[in-house]
Amino acid sequence: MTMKTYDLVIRGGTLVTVNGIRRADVAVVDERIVAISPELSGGAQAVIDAYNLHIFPGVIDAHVHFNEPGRTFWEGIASGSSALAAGGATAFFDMPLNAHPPTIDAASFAEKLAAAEASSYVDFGLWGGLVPGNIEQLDELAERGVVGFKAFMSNSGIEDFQAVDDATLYQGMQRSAQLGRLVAVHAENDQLTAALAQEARTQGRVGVQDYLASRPVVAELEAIERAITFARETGCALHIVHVSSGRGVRLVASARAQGVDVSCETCPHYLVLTEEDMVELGALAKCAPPLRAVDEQAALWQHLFSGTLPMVSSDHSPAPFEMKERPDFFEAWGGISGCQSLLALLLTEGYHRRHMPLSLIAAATSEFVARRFQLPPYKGRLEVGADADFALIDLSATYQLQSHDLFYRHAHSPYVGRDFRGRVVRTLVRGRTVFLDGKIMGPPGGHFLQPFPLIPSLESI
Ligand SMILES: NC(=O)NC(NC(N)=O)C(=O)[O-]
Ligand SMILES: [Zn+2]
Ligand SMILES: [Zn+2]
Repeated sequence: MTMKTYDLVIRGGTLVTVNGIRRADVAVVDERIVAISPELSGGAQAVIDAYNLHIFPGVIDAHVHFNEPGRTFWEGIASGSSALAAGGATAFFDMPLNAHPPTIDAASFAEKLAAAEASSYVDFGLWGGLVPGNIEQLDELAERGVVGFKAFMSNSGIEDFQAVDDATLYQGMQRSAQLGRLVAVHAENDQLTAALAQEARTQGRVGVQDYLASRPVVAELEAIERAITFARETGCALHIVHVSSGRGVRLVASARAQGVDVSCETCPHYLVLTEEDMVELGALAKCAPPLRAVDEQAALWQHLFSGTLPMVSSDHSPAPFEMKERPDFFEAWGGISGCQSLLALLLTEGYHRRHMPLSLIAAATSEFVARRFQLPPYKGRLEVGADADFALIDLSATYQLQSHDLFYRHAHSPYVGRDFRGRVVRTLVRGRTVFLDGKIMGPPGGHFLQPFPLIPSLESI
């Protein structure tokens, strides 16, 4: 009788799944999980001792800006995906901006895909853009496997990625519904925020508080409602990115309860920082929508606990630090560097501080993401048949984040100097270790992920 030989066995870890946690060995053959059992017998070419570790499904970060091609000096896929691997992520979806060219047609998609295939350490999906003038190009993007189409309802801060007007959003959603792809929106009312910003700046009021006052919660609420109205009418699946307020989440939840196909995400910065942190940290913590007051933050945690807020993504939007040093706060780059800390923040502030169940953290960072964006059924799960994508976590390890821990091209983040509890020890993508004990393990070998089932190619119809 021949003993079974596995490529890899991870022994004794505590598995964190959406259905609860349990201790088990995990066996891997050909990049997939082939057995999960308390005591696996059989040989293995490699064994990882995980007796004191928790095994999470690898984080799938649905919202990052790696800015390649074209603005690689802001981040780049090699450094961005390294930071993700160090943070326990095994896949990401890159936004269509701030790469140059932005990902808005077949040619720019091909450039982005080639760049990611050449240098990503983890698996990846790609968002296409919906901008004024590119509705004719949505078909070719869908055919090439974009996750969906991202639109800005307010100024993106990037010249070559214009905000949608209502007609573009409406018609783009009509087309997306036909293509079976969802539309994701940055939801802030542009007229309102632009006018308030303009008024403040002409009066010379250009500080942090003035920026905060120019982007009130109502700007987010109105845009979310408008996007939902269009989604209801067109039958398009809708995703609201980076919701900053509890009231915003409530709008999404009640539309969903009425049958609208709409979901939302929030980001770690809305959960762990408030507008006071923006005043204190300055442009390091500048983002749009901006950080909010503590009551909105408390509401976000409640929604996360109850499941009405099902997803957390980083909205990692990095830039050279010089772009944040502006006397006029409106001119400083808006975007927070944070993808490396996504899981660690949820462990520290969610699990340890607020007793958030680990299963819920796995759902919000992996399982729900895979399901909502129709990844193949072997992604986002810790079960037999799934890809061997794992984050191995020492839940009790404590540390203070230092800038030299960061793999970002520009090693700044509002979380530097913060105390963490729960450390990523090792990250595996399809059974291959990509991060171990503070180091990235090459070479880059990320695979392109497309929504499933695939849209039939136009030629094949
Ligand atoms: N151009 C950007 O990267 N913008 C991003 N910036 C933020 N959120 O501050 C975003 O997602 O809107
Ligand atoms: Zn945005
Ligand atoms: Zn973003």
